[in-house]
Amino acid sequence: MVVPSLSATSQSLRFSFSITPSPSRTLPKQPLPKSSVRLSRYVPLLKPISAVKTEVSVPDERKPPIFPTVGGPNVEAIEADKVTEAELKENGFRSTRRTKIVCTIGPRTCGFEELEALAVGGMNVARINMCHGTREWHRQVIERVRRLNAEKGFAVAVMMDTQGSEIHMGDLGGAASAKAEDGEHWTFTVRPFDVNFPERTISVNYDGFAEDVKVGDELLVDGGMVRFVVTEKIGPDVSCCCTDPGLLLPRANLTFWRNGSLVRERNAMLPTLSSKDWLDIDFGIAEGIDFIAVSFVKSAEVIKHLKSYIATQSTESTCKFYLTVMTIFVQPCSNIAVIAKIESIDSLKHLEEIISASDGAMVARGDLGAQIPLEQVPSVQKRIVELGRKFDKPVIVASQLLESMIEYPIPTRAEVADVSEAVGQQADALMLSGESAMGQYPEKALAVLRSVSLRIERWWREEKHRAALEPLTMPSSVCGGVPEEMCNAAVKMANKLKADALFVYTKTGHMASLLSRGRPDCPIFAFTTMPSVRRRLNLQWGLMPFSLSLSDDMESNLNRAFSLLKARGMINSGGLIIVVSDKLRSIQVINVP
Ligand SMILES: Nc1ncnc2c1ncn2[C@@H]1O[C@H](COP(=O)(O)OP(=O)(O)OP(=O)(O)O)[C@@H](O)[C@H]1O
Ligand SMILES: CC(=O)C(=O)O
Ligand SMILES: [K+]
Ligand SMILES: [Mg+2]
Repeated sequence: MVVPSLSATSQSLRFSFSITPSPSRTLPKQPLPKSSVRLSRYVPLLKPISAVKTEVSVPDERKPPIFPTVGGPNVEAIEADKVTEAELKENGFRSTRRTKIVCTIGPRTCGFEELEALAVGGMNVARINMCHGTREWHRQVIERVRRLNAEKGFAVAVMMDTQGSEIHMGDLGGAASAKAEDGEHWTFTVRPFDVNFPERTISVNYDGFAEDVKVGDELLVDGGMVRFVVTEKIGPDVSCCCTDPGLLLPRANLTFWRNGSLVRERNAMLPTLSSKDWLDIDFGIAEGIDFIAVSFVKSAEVIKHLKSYIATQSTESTCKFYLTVMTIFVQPCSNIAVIAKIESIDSLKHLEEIISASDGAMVARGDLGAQIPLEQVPSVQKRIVELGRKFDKPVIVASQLLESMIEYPIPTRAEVADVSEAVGQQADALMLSGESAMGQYPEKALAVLRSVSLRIERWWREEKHRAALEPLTMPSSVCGGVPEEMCNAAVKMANKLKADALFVYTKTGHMASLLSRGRPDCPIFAFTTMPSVRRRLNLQWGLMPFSLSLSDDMESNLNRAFSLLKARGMINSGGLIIVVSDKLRSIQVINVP
């Protein structure tokens, strides 16, 4: 029985497990004492949260949990994801999907019914992209996702993606698209137009554009979907000849290249967060979103700056909020996680710093592929996924995973291989962009991500056992410490004992995240009191987050969790569970009574 790094200390390590082992999963033969594994140098207990009772009813999901009287199990007291619940009931523990899915919401999926179909199909996070649509439009989407969660028992998180201030085209004077033909002359200009756009004229958002480009430069729309060469500069206007024809879409990104290299001149000085982005961020905070994904991050500074801004904003609103409901317990203040989007060539120089400063990262392969040669994108993806594991931050692999499914009902073989690669790398999440925002088959695309994830995850586990492989090498973390060692040990135990699940009680999500970092063979049930923590954990690999009121008495918490989950048919008697508690510094091995 193994918890090497822990047993090395003088603290005793004993396992308690109660009741009958299931026939298929036998525990070590010698009888073990029925007492908890305690690694405690005594941790002072927090004020019993169950003592704080409130009858106040608050009209949204952000309300603090209302604790049931401790005693008889209360079937209403656990909130579980409906989809997970169904999966568990149908196929048991091993069948649950570990890789999470982010869906970009656009005109094709913004209705309540379409959102519900995505949630039923396995969407864990809904992404709204502030490059498109009005704030009112986004507000409606957020409201619908919240309603979906409240009415239908989902825990879909909301991610807001900032516009950023890289160079992009204007909105084509309202047209849905424009076709540029080979050899045609087009004008790119920084002149503002109100309504009357001259023919073949494109506005550009960056004032320094006409000064920065030179005759002979190549101008790439969306990383090369359409290509121009600069033929003449006349004041604010830049005249270009189309060399690779294609469809121009509103607000498409522009990059310019000189002698085969991306030009980073004064445009490299554009702020990562524009004034519009700050307004959007205020909007997001007010709407209670769960994640902010920052586009075109160049350094760790902007991430730190935004995180401290969010912390001050949320402290203010949290205090106001809790004063209003007259409760006194302290909750984590900054509930919004900041995701660093890696899509700028500048970010690659500071990857470690950026990822360790953030709460997660996104491999934004769309714009990244416009800033570095395409053949470098796969190795950068691999590196970011590894750094995420190292620093214990979730990583999302995004863009063009199933691009052809914008138009077709089945993916290409190459797309399936790409998705398999990301799942095999054990990235936390995969993301749909145009496929779900404006494609013709959003639900089918989601189903492909789900079935490929399930298949590849299972294949990996089987392969690992057949070849007795060690888990994918996990870079040692820079944080270390007791929680990390406990979680690493618990994962190892769970794998060796072929446990059905890991259980963790988590206030801020930290322990749950550390367990997920170990990528165990079994799913992780994470119990938290805070709906916002539950939604946030929904982005992380292998975590099944539940809302559950927690009392001070871990034994009673555990018994309550067992009764509630059994009552819902989500676990069965005899199942082998490894329970990790930060508060008690304990790892318990238990058979479900
Ligand atoms: N809210 C929206 N309203 C209208 N169209 C949208 C919306 N969100 C996304 N889309 C459409 O879906 C496409 C893909 O979405 P996506 O979020 O990947 O945008 P993008 O323009 O490629 O920018 P980014 O680099 O930030 O991802 C967009 O180009 C746009 O056509
Ligand atoms: C997602 C995103 O922003 C990109 O791929 O560019
Ligand atoms: K964006
Ligand atoms: Mg982008």
